[in-house]
Amino acid sequence: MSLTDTKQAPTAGAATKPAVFVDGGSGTTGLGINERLRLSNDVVVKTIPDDKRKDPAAKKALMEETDLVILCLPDDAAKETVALIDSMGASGPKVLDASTAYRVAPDWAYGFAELAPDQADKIRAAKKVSNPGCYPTGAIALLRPIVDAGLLPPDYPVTVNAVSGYSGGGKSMIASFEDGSAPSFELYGLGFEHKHLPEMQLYSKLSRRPIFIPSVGNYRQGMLVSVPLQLDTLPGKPSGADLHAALARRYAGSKFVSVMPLQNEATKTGRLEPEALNETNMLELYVFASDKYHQAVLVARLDNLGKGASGAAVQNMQLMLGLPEG
Ligand SMILES: NC(=O)C1=CN([C@@H]2O[C@H](COP(=O)(O)OP(=O)(O)OC[C@H]3O[C@@H](n4cnc5c(N)ncnc54)[C@H](OP(=O)(O)O)[C@@H]3O)[C@@H](O)[C@H]2O)C=CC1
Ligand SMILES: CC(=O)N[C@@H](CCC(=O)OP(=O)(O)O)C(=O)O
Repeated sequence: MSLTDTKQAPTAGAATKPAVFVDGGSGTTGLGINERLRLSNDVVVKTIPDDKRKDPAAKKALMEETDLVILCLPDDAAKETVALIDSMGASGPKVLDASTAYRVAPDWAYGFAELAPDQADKIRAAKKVSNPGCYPTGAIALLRPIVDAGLLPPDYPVTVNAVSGYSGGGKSMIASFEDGSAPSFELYGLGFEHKHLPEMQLYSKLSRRPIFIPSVGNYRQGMLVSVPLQLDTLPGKPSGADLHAALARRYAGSKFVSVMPLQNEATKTGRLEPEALNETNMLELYVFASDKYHQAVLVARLDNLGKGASGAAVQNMQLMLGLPEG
């Protein structure tokens, strides 16, 4: 069987489409990417026979004819594929890594296109891009604009609380929730060492390590990330409206990030659920604020498998290959 089987029916002009290989394509993130690629039909997807999917020689042969490789692997396996790509020199494909392995590596571009005005161009120009973690996508989206605006000092003692659906833990966590052996809700990360902390701190431009308390609930996908702030401890004592204005300025015109109006159904009821953006690449940012108590909670809502993983990966792929975004 050929190593270069394509998944899509050949169409006129298919020869000019860029070739993409999803390494780890049968895992949770990989399946989400493959499904999105199937629907968009902008690229030719190269596939590897199942019995060869962990065979480095077979991967290397496939990558010789690939423009971009998307890694949806555990960190150690991702590093092995990156070593293969490095061994190919300048003729090797571009690489987009969904694992945690290179998120703070200085020679990789960070794949959160909305991070700063020039970030999408950095992703377009890069040969190596790391796809952000789901929780950092929410936390950085909330924190970076208010640090850049001078409203939040970099050494402020930030706390980030979050809840994820169980698909965030990949195949093994999905199995434990679906066979009933997992608890219905759990805090974790209580050892202060969650793997997302370095990228959260670096790209939010915080000089003090935040406290990050994630949790996982008995539902498949969808995520809320929240940052509580005592506004009268911040320089200049900003209001909720000031924080909202800084977020709105940063994301004005953004296709995938929406800053929700200060008054909306959620701020009226004081409630927000995590699943509303499932199967999309959208990220919603909310400012809940009390002028009476000088308190605010910033909240990001996203699909951990959408803008938190597979959706963001397809967005980055489109930037890296010069394809239309959408
Ligand atoms: N799930 C999520 O919400 C998110 C996940 N990520 C990251 O994406 C990566 C993938 O995670 P996820 O999809 O959840 O994990 P899964 O466990 O669902 O899938 C991982 C896949 O990788 C395969 N695999 C393992 N080793 C190799 C190898 N050497 N060569 C080829 N395939 C291999 C596994 O196959 P097998 O089971 O047969 O070993 C499995 O199909 C991880 O680094 C994860 O941290 C990032 C953002 C969000
Ligand atoms: C619910 C759950 O377990 N979530 C995962 C994070 C998912 C993710 O984003 O993983 P990456 O770091 O590879 O991007 C966790 O906390 O480890």
